[in-house]
Amino acid sequence: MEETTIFNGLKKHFKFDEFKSDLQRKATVEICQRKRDVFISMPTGSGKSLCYQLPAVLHPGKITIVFSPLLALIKDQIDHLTALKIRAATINSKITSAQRESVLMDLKSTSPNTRILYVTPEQAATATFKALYENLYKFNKIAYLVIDEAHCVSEWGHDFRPQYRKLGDLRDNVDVPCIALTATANSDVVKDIVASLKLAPDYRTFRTSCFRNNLFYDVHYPNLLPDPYKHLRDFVLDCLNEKEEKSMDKQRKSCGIIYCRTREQTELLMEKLNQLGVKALCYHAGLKSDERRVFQEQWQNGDVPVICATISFGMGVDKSTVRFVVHWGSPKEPASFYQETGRAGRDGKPSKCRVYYNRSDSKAIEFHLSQDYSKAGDVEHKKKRSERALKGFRKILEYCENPTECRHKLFTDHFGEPPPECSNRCDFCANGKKVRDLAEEFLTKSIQFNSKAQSYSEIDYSDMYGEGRYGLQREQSDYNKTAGSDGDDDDGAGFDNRKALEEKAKKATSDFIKKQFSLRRNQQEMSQNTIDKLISKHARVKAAASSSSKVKGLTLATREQYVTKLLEVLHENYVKCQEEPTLDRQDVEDCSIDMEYEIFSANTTITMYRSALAKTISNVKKLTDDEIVYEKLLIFEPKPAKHETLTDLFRNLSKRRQSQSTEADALPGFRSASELVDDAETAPAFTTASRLYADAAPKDGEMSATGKQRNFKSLFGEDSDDEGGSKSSNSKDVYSSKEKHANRHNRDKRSLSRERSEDKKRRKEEDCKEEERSSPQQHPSPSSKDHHKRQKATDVNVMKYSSRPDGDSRARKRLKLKKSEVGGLVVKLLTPAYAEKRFESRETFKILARNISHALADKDESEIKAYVRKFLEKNEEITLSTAL
Ligand SMILES: Nc1ncnc2c1ncn2[C@@H]1O[C@H](COP(=O)(O)OP(=O)(O)OP(=O)(O)O)[C@@H](O)[C@H]1O
Repeated sequence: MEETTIFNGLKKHFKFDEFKSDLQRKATVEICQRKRDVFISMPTGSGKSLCYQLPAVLHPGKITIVFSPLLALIKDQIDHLTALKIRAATINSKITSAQRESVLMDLKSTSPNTRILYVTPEQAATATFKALYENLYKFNKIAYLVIDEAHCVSEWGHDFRPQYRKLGDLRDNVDVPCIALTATANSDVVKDIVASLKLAPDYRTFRTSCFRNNLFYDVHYPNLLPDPYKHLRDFVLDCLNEKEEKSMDKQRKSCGIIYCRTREQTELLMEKLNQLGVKALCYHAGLKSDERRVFQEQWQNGDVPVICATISFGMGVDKSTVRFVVHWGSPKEPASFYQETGRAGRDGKPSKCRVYYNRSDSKAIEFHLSQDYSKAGDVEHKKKRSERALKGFRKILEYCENPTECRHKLFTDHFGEPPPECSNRCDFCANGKKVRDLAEEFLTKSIQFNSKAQSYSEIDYSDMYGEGRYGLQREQSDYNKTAGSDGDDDDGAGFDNRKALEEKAKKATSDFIKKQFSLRRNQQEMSQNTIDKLISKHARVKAAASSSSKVKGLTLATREQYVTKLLEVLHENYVKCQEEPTLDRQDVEDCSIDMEYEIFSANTTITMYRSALAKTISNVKKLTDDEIVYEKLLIFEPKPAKHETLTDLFRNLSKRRQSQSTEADALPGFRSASELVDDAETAPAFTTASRLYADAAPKDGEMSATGKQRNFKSLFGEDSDDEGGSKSSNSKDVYSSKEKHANRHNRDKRSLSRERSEDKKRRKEEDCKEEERSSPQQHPSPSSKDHHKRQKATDVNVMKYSSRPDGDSRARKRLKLKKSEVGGLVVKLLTPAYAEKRFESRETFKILARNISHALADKDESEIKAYVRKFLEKNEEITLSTAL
């Protein structure tokens, strides 16, 4: 056939002045010759359909049979061709029997008018079709056999749509050119398609790079965003450019698709976007078919610009003004990701493809896919398919979690093409460092702050990707059912034996549940190499690099998660049980790191490691229930700052302030350290009894030499630089000395706390014994829960009781204070008087406090209080001689 004939046909039938690309032209010309089989792999939106539609029209009297996966797709194509006055038909039961008869009559006539007949692979297996096919071939009326979306042969043909793979049988002993079209096939899939469709060895391939230079790809992480929904809203509004397009015809206005993993997500996002002022609809298999149709039409017509959908939406959607495609959650694998994002910018204008990536979701999907792999057993093709799916998904994980190269390279690699010339058409090429930093921050946060490793059994897989393959199958089935089509084909072959597939799906689910527990551990450790590599940079654990070499199978991520878990329980323990906390969260974290390391060092197998940690965690929890501070926290020495960064500086300063203010809060008349910094005119900053007794008062400097701070310092009884001259110190020295001071101060408090905690334990034991003595029959088992409850209640009563001055000996005994506690109490009681400037000097205050403490060392709290009160009542002004 002459090229001019073809060119004229393009103008006449399709109203195009030229081919969309040279490749489209070449492929069309080759197909028109009807000499060879043809394989076309061109990007989405590149105009593949025309490559067979134009040749079909240019062979009058012959029919082109097109196998297409979905009835929706078929309907779109027929509508499109009908609008161009090209006769196209289908024979599914969606049409009336009269229409059907008319189609069949035409097809069987000597010179049929129908140019293109669309069928699904399942229809192709029916007796009706087979008879028709034989008849058409017998009378040399078949121009081409076309397999649209040919990747389905490989992706679906192996499993739930086996009829796809049987299409090759139609070619046995039949000399008709076969055209296979796809946008998404890598070399493995191509091989599979070629073999399955039995393409002749001399078949011709027309292939262009899959690189779409009008699409901008990027990834965002909701867990790093203050409000992910608002972020999405802003992105959508930016893409829609509504202001500029206000007066535009609605069909030509910008629009977008948001792909979600589950039906619930589609509805939730629709709701959120509407609340945030963006008109949106949803689309998923759970909607009635009428609703789905109406929603799709509203979106297609431009009435509503955004559609939130499961991945079932879009095959065959040919809307050229899609300005963005968002994946809310991870895409499934490169090919479908490419296909889905390929719906953007089909008019060639710049458009955006964004993933909002969430790690917990993706781990669940990875787990789910790996189940498929495990379940495939020895069935080779299933194994291969599930392996491919898993591999594909891991590429997506890398894409999202570990960006190291151009985003478009995901696709060019997948389809076996050389790297594209991106020219900043993705976030990585635009600013690689920023992207890498963000990904690292995301990963670190996800791992460290997500210790509650989600049990995958809790995840509802039934809705994964709109229910995965089964969901897609059901959507198709549903569509067919409501449309009354293939499934009800008069030959009864139906849509691939729906019932059997439903059974299969049910069985698969139950197998999955049974197996998951035994497999879970392996799965949790999957793809950890990548994760480990990434987080090792940010790892908190000690000896991070030797994690798996020291304990086989132990990953860095697992260790990090244990540290987080330990931190969680220890922090709770400390906050709940420590009355006067001196450690801050960072200290507790450091303590968790030490504890984990101790266990890591002491255990050689992962089982031992896990069980030691589980035991420790459970111990801590138990102590928390008993309101006892975990011992390691009491003896924990806060670590000096590794680097003297400003953050460390503030952290330690605020820690000191916190500990001082904690104490001050407990002491009436005391002001917090931070208040003192702000206004040092008022109170003394004696902080602990032991400091009071420390004759060699610490000679700390302060962070800066402001007047207020100097005053504050002098109140601490420090021989400050100001007093001794005007020695200036650099901030580093000041900081270390201050650190030392803080550490000593904290140590004092810790020893006090330790004593208190031990006291508490002792009291509990005594209490327990005493109660047992008094009514042993009432406490059958000291370890029973009831007993613990009673014990707690008793403690509370004792505390209440002990605050009364006339408490009995038992309560009084418990109120007896340690030496250091006596000192603290005396300081606390004297402080208001000091603040009122009733003491002759600071020295007088110290001497008096020391003397009273010594004198009342064996007295209980109420006696000390009474004594100090009386002393202060008697002595309005306290001089050195009074104190002595
Ligand atoms: N020669 C041409 N000139 C202008 N527009 C064209 C030409 N050929 C096809 N188109 C238009 O390009 C758009 C995409 O075409 P088509 O749907 O065939 O793409 P495709 O490659 O099959 O995409 P997909 O793989 O997503 O189905 C359609 O709107 C079609 O009308």
